[in-house]
Amino acid sequence: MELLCSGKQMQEIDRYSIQEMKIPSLVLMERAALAVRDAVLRRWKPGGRIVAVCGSGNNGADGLAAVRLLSQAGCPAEAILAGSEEHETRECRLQREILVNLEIPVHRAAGDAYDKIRGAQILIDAVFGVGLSRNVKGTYARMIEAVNQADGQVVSVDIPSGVSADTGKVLGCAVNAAETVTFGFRKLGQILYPGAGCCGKLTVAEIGFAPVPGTLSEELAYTFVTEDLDGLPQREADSNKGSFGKTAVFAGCKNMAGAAALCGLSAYRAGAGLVRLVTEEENRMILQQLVPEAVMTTLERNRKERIAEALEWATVIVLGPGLGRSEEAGEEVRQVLEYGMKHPEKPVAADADALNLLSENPQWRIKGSGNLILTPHPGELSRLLGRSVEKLKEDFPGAVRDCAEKYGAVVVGKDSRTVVSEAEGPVFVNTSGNSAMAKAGSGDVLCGVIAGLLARGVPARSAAEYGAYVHGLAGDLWVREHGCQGMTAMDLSECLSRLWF
Ligand SMILES: NC(=O)C1=CN([C@@H]2O[C@H](COP(=O)(O)OP(=O)(O)OC[C@H]3O[C@@H](n4cnc5c(N)ncnc54)[C@H](OP(=O)(O)O)[C@@H]3O)[C@@H](O)[C@H]2O)[C@@H](O)CC1
Ligand SMILES: Nc1ncnc2c1ncn2[C@@H]1O[C@H](COP(=O)(O)OP(=O)(O)O)[C@@H](O)[C@H]1O
Ligand SMILES: [K+]
Repeated sequence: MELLCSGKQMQEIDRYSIQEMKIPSLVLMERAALAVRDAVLRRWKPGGRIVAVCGSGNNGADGLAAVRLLSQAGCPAEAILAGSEEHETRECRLQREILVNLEIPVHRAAGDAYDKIRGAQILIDAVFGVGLSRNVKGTYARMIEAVNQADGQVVSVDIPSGVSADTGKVLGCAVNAAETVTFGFRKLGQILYPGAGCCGKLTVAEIGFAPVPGTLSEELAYTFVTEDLDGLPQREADSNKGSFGKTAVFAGCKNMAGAAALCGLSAYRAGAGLVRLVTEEENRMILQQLVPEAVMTTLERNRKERIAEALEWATVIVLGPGLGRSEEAGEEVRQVLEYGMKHPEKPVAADADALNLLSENPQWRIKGSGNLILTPHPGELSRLLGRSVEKLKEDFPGAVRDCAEKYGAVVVGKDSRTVVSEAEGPVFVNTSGNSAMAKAGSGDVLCGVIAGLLARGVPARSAAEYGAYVHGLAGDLWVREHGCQGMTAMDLSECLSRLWF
């Protein structure tokens, strides 16, 4: 597991290390600057000039210290001050004074500063770090634009200036870096888009922060690394299909068999022992061909009774893929959710049209008693929350958490970086996967993977997190072998069979 920080959490780790653990601020800063120096030296070619654009906070101070170290390493390096002296932090003033004492050039952000930026082989972006708190304007914005327009390679200190370390939002304008050297932990704003796209190659330098205090470490967001797959239950030798759950998939309205097939197959491929597709009679033939391993309940008559029987049979319930929004689908979703609320021992994963129907029917009081996972993409999340997609993308983890609070569920907010949250506690941010997965049907596969993990006995929250992670790994496996255009959702599902999890 890798911990991820917001900007404020990182500032708290700084404060704790310096004020409570008494690690000198300048020691941390020197190690940060050394890491930046090394990154720049790997790119620098003799004859090229290095220009650092520095703000007046400690990010700027890091940039000034890096200029000193590069100059001492024999490179022509100089600094441009984007901020004003009266706003300088103590460390920033000190680093500037050292440069002046050593007769290393320091310029104001005026006149020929822009020519210097244009002429640099390497630019060090040290305008703002994790302390950026509002939109960038004026000279700062002009400096950032000049850096982006220059031909030189940009190395950002800690985070590209202009990116919110909390949300990845671009606050007015932001640097597009070739490389970002960050300290201690990756920040949420470097993982979430658009910030993630501004970082270029992201390296994490260990600079000697104190261990995170327990109270704070429990609040930090996290992502998975490959070793975390060891946390999943192994398939016991002495088992049979009944050992791995009975998964009922309520999916596929008339002639919408694909979603049901992808979901059911993916549940098997994630380890489910027995899958029942509950669908319309019209889908029977095709589904028997696509998923011959599934048993089937069709709903041509006695709908309510047949749904009730399938619910009684199931230990895991999936609701929604390709279900449509008809009156019948509405009745079905209401019946299944009501049942789920009375049976918390049977987790319900609700996706797609089940989410749309849920947002259209606020009178269905589902909050509280059940064991519910909702898997909305941003459009569905927008409807569930009554908040525009644009607004919720400003703070995607916050929106996912709000949805979890509103519906009393584990929420899987699907996006290029899928976020899993409950009403309280830290969020999980998925870092596997790629844009080949931005295709119809990928979400049906995810829902199936989560169901398969639930059927193996993985608790709801973990099934949601591992589901997103494994789903992304399957997409990554495809792209490594075939490139990023040609994958279909069926290919994605097939890749699940080739992963160890
Ligand atoms: N020893 C340490 O502590 C270590 C710190 N480290 C480094 O410090 C960085 C954090 O430093 P930081 O906290 O000083 O904040 P930073 O990102 O430099 O900028 C904030 C400044 O900008 C200002 N400001 C904000 N928004 C603005 C806007 N839109 N437009 C204009 N101004 C704006 C804000 O002022 P204010 O909001 O108070 O007006 C503040 O003065 C961190 O990323 C890492 O690089 C590492 O070396 C490790 C050791
Ligand atoms: N650019 C991307 N990078 C990583 N994952 C992506 C990307 N685009 C989509 N995905 C993943 O693909 C899935 C798409 O789900 P969804 O939008 O519900 O598709 P559908 O409804 O067509 O099945 C989600 O799990 C999402 O996280
Ligand atoms: K920066």
